[in-house]
Amino acid sequence: MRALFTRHGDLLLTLLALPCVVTGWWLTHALEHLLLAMVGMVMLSRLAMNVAGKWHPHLLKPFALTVTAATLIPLLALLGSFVLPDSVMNYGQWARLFDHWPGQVPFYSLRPSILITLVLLLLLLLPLFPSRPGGIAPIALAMAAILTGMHLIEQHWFISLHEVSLSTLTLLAIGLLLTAEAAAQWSPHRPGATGIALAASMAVLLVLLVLWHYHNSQNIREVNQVARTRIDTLSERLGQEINVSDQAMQRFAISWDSAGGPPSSRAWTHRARRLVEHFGYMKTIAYISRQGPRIMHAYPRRTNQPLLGHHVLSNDDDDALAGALRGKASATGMVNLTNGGRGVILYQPVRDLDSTAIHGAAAFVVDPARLFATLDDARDNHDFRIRVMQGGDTLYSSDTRDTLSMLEHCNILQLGQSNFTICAEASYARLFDERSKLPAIVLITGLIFTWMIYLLMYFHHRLRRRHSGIKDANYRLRGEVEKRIALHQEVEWLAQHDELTGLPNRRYFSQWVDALDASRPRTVILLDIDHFKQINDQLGHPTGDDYLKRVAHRLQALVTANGGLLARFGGEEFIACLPGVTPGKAAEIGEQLRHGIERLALPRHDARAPVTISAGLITTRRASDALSDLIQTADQALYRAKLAGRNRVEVAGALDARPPETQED
Ligand SMILES: Nc1nc2c(ncn2[C@@H]2O[C@H](COP(=O)(O)OP(=O)(O)OP(=O)(O)O)[C@@H](O)[C@H]2O)c(=O)[nH]1
Repeated sequence: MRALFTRHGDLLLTLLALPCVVTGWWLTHALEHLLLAMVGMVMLSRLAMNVAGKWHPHLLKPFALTVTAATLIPLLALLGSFVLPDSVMNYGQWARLFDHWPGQVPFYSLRPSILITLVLLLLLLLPLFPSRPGGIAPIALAMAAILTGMHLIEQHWFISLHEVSLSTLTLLAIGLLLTAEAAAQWSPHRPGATGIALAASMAVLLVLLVLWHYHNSQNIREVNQVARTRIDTLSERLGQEINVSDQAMQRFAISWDSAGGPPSSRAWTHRARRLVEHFGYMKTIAYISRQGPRIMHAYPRRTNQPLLGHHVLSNDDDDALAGALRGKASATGMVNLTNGGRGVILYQPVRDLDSTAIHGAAAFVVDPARLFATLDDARDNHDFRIRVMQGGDTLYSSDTRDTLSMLEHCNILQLGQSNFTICAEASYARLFDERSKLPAIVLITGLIFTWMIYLLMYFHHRLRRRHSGIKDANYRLRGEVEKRIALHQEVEWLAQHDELTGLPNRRYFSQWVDALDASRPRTVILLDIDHFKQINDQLGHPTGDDYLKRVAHRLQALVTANGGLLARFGGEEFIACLPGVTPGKAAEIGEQLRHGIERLALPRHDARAPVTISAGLITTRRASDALSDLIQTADQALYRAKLAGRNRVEVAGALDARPPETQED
């Protein structure tokens, strides 16, 4: 089971996303269907690439690439809708592209957020990277995970204008695809540590997302401001309109002052018609006589005929009417009208010209819904919905076919004794048009920049690792070569020296002598430690070895000082060659050597005298004299020295009884 998961974990996790997408389609709102379809396509494409890569590349690769391309096109279109300037493709054109999407849901409500669109793009494209388990993919995966996280933060904590929120099932499907990608990338043999490059580029990405968020919310605020400005303008215009109509009503009431009595029905109809025709929202203008008080005239007469002559009994408007009959302009709140409907009644006193006596009141029935409707030009462009409310009732609502954003701004407006709430809600279409493309462009450019930072650092890191690998190998190689050279030198040295005393051996000695200038005289001296066998036997071999070394050291110092070479000849025997030395000088050096050892004062086995040496010496000037002959002659001289009692130097003049110079002749 574990092996199966290790080998096919990514495939299994991708497959698990399938039930989430299918169930999500049935359970989530139609607004989320485009997003779910995209998630499903990405999942299918990854599945196909996975299966093709593992089992049938030849058969399935073309199919997988076709699915990928088919998914890539709508995803790129969605991304384009965030970044392409309106001059290239405006909102209407984008909306038409997605017009045929089932469910009649407008494009801006269907569209996934830019963050999720980017996540889906990354998840779609990741399987295409050839160096997938290598260095390039981890940054894309990390980016996708962080962008998803950022979307969730935006969704839960910040205002989004018209982006689809992720439902749990959609989020689960995206989470599974991310995990599948992580499983695909995970490998125990992954090359190099990418940690530093990843951490650095993620830090850049986080800064970028904070910047993007700042820009985005700034833009949303600006768009928000559009709705606020709209409602402010509308409220101002309404205020002005109410003022104008108020002044018109005052003038109308005053116009009866010179009439010298209550207005006639004809005159009332004549003047009231002009006012009603001018202010379309005035439903009725009635004259209420003080006696009764009762309704004497009303325009339009046709709809108000049943009211004529009626006592005004309504409790609601008692106060307002009483105020007017006392000479004070007043108004009701929103009241139920006797002949049906609702409205606000504004009263103006009607007086005599001469006396200030009030003989009645002019009642203006205003239909607020009509008042607001005359001002609201939003009906034509569907950009905003204007609503007028009082208490819990909506008195007026402009029609808009578009889905509205949650951005709503309201003002309070007074008409008569009533407060009305007037609100403007911007449509998504309007907000979509208002939104700047800049934050999205900054985000995408930043992502590319982050990616490049990662690549630079990653390849720099890899090159450095390779370089240090080569350096290590070089270093090891150099160490090996040095070791071998040392070994070789040791072997060479051993081939030419004696290990115990460190002196040159016979071979080296022969080569050295052969290389000498043949025209110069040379002396060969054979030296032998006296009674060495007894020393060895009685003082022990280690002491014997020690004596050998000390004798060798002293002899070498003396011979070298005279320009010669000393070698170990074998056992306790040494041989020296002194070039360019006269026979007299040679005999003298021979004596120096003998004395030198004596002066070492090495205790002998019998402790009666110090260790001594005997030497046989031969000097020749003849180039033809072979070294072996010279050695033999010196050996004979040595033999004579031993016979003569040891601790002495015997010069081999007896070889041919002639001095070397004479022999040469
Ligand atoms: N400790 C030690 N002894 C050595 C080494 N090489 C040779 N010998 C000994 O040197 C001794 C040489 O003895 P002999 O050739 O009989 O000569 P000798 O005892 O010096 O007597 P004379 O030469 O006649 O004075 C032998 O006992 C060897 O074992 C060595 O490298 N180390």
